[in-house]
Amino acid sequence: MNNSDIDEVDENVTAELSRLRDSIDNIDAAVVHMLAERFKCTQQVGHLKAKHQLPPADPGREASQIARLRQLAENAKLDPAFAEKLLNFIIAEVIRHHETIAAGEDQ
Ligand SMILES: C=C(O[C@@H]1C=C(C(=O)O)C=C[C@H]1O)C(=O)O
Repeated sequence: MNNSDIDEVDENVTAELSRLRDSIDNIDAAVVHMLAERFKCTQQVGHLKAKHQLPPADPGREASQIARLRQLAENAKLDPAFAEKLLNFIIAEVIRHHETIAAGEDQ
């Protein structure tokens, strides 16, 4: 392998890295937009719950969501434990929002 071969490999690697990073950036943008839509829905749920004196958290609903998401993750060859951790992280933030709404700090 001479010097010009090395330059060529480097160019190919750079191009491949850049192509993959473009896709990663698109996926990250989609995740942000999807999360924003999810939080718009959960905010409405929070207001509905506050209006009807329902508790911010619903552990039964959470358990079925986790079971469903773990199965989806397994089918998609994503680590189910990671999927569960991610959902729990998001739900914890939603519950925090619902508590804020219920306390009337959201108006
Ligand atoms: C959105 C809700 O409130 C909470 C948040 C959930 C979620 O983010 O998916 C699920 C259950 C609740 O603990 C709900 O009850 O549906």
